[in-house]
Amino acid sequence: MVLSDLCARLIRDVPDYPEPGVVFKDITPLLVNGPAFAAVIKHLADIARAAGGIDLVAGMEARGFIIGAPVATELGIGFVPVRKAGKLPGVTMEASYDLEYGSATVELLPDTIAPGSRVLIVDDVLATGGTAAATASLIEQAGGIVVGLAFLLELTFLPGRSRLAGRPVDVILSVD
Ligand SMILES: O=P(O)(O)OC[C@H]1O[C@H](OP(=O)(O)OP(=O)(O)O)[C@H](O)[C@@H]1O
Ligand SMILES: Nc1ncnc2[nH]cnc12
Repeated sequence: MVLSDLCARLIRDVPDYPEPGVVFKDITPLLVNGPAFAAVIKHLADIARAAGGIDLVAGMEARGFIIGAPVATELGIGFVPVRKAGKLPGVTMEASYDLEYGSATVELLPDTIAPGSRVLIVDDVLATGGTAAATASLIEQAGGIVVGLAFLLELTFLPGRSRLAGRPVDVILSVD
């Protein structure tokens, strides 16, 4: 089966979660399906290989950790955790943003990214783009080069892609 079709079957719509009016895309059924999860990781790693010369994968807490860390392992490179506020020790860089439900702040330890490092950002969902744009901005402020962003799922009725300022974006599945 085509990977996008498999993902579509294994991502569950949860209406009115976490707040009324939001249709939450729950990736849990996909995560518990070993072959499907492995195929997603392999596909995202292949995107990185095609981009070439990636030094680091960055992923955003929490679902970006689930998807991004195995992609880094598959590529044999390091993983940079971008965490929600207050979780990283020491001096951090931070960026705040709004998303479909509420607002958040993400943080990065700047010394995790050597100047000039080529970084692929990986997350499960691209929705408003707030999380991804904040993450890209932090990585670039830290001296990294955002080579691209790769997502399992894009919600195309939201303006996420347009907030990423022309950086290359790959997705496995788009839904409208
Ligand atoms: O494009 P956006 O509108 O920014 O939305 C996408 C983000 O929302 C979700 O994370 P969430 O903040 O819900 O945290 P979680 O991963 O801990 O569930 C998702 O994992 C993305 O990181
Ligand atoms: N509708 C949605 N479903 C799952 N994750 C999300 N992150 C932002 N919007 C989301």
